[in-house]
Amino acid sequence: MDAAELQGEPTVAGEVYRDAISTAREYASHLSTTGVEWGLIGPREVPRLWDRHILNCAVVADLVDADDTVVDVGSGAGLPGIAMAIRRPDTAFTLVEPLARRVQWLEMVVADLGLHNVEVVRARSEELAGTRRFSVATARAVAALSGLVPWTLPLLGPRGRLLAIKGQAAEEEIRKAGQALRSFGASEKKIVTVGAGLLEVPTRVVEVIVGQNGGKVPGSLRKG
Ligand SMILES: C[S@@+](CC[C@H](N)C(=O)[O-])C[C@H]1O[C@@H](n2cnc3c(N)ncnc32)[C@H](O)[C@@H]1O
Repeated sequence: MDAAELQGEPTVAGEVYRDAISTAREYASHLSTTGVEWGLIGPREVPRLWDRHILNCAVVADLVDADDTVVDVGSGAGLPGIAMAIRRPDTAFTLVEPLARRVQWLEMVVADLGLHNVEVVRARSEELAGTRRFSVATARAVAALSGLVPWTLPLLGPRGRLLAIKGQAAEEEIRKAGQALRSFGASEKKIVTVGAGLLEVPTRVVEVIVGQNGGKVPGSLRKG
């Protein structure tokens, strides 16, 4: 067993991150030290940081193109935003998080890792509607799909995509979000699996694509 494995880093981490593995290790180190001290990650998560958190988020970067602009809503400890941004240094990521302490931690980590492709914005995602537009929105463990759709689809430009990391409940969440998907301009929805052949448990993502005019804000909710 080498030094990396002793730190709980699976061999496959090198395959996922390739040239960026040393930055990914710095991120893992932050999560297991300052992340726990600042209360962003529970101490019980530390032994499974790579498998359960970093790698299962990192593989979602396979669904993103270099010229995409990505907003990660409810980024918390940078999941999936930072885990993806390390793999995609040419893609712009915006991490949106309302809690001041989390924002402060994210800013510190982004600076320490030298991630020039990442900005951190303190806001609730719904506050950004009408002010910013992105081509991709990501989210993990923020809300059920029926709640995420109103927060994220108005942030998406033409043919923009929501990538929501979901587990076994994905089908049920899609069913329950039917009305919201129609109201906020979704034109397609599907479940995509990423990381098969690399991860023991591949990541399930609900992908929602909006129409040519971008995500809609239903008339009754429009400001002014
Ligand atoms: C359970 S944490 C998940 C954090 C991270 N995505 C992860 O998977 O570890 C949910 C995060 O969503 C944030 N949040 C809650 N409501 C939000 C909103 N309206 N807009 C943006 N973020 C929100 C919370 O502050 C919190 O950091």
